[in-house]
Amino acid sequence: MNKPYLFIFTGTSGSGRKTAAHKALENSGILHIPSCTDRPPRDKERPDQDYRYVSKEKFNVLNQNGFFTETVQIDRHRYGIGKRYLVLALNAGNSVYLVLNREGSDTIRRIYGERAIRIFLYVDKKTVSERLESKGTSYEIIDSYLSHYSEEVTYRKACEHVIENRSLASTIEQIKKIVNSYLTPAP
Ligand SMILES: Nc1nc2c(ncn2[C@@H]2O[C@H](COP(=O)(O)OP(=O)(O)O)[C@@H](O)[C@H]2O)c(=O)[nH]1
Ligand SMILES: Nc1ncnc2c1ncn2[C@@H]1O[C@H](COP(=O)(O)OP(=O)(O)O)[C@@H](O)[C@H]1O
Repeated sequence: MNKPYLFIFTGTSGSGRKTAAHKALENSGILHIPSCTDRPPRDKERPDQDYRYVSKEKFNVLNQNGFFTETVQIDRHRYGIGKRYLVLALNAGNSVYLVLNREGSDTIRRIYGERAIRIFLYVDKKTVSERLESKGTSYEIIDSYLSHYSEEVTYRKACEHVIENRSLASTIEQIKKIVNSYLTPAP
């Protein structure tokens, strides 16, 4: 039997990690482990789909109680992966996927070694702005994404796989191929 894997979607913010990962892996049996965050939900975000939203007070209490495998602060907000969700899924033999920035990806790779597969998605800055503007995303959020672009984009060199997300259909196909290459036993 294959050991469970942790597929980590990382890369530049706004590159399409959540969209592509969910579409590629829906009905795959690979479980999404959503992060907890103390930031409020944005327009069109569905609770418990991309994030579990908690108050700042609750996040602090959970953190003090050792609830998280790892946490990160980005701008004014905190994010973390609940240890319990991850361990339960892995112990049941399920592979999982996570969407993390570079610090979180490094931490998970350090803990899980070669079971943690980092898939790095990117598009150029202009494309990020154009896509988000066309969806009506606020300038504040677009600016925040672009301000982290340079520090995130260099992380691609550390990752096991790199995809430029031009066409969503092609990105989804590439993700499926990568994931299957780990899950399908060699003949
Ligand atoms: N280390 C770490 N990073 C996270 C976690 N959850 C989300 N992130 C990353 O933190 C950043 C959050 O940015 P934000 O603008 O709030 O959300 P986005 O719309 O999902 O990109 C993104 O790069 C996420 O991939 C987590 O639990 N741990
Ligand atoms: N290949 C693509 N072509 C056009 N738009 C895309 C593509 N991939 C993702 N998007 C759009 O880009 C925006 C950002 O995607 P999202 O998945 O939220 O990025 P991330 O999780 O990396 O921050 C979304 O509005 C999404 O629909």
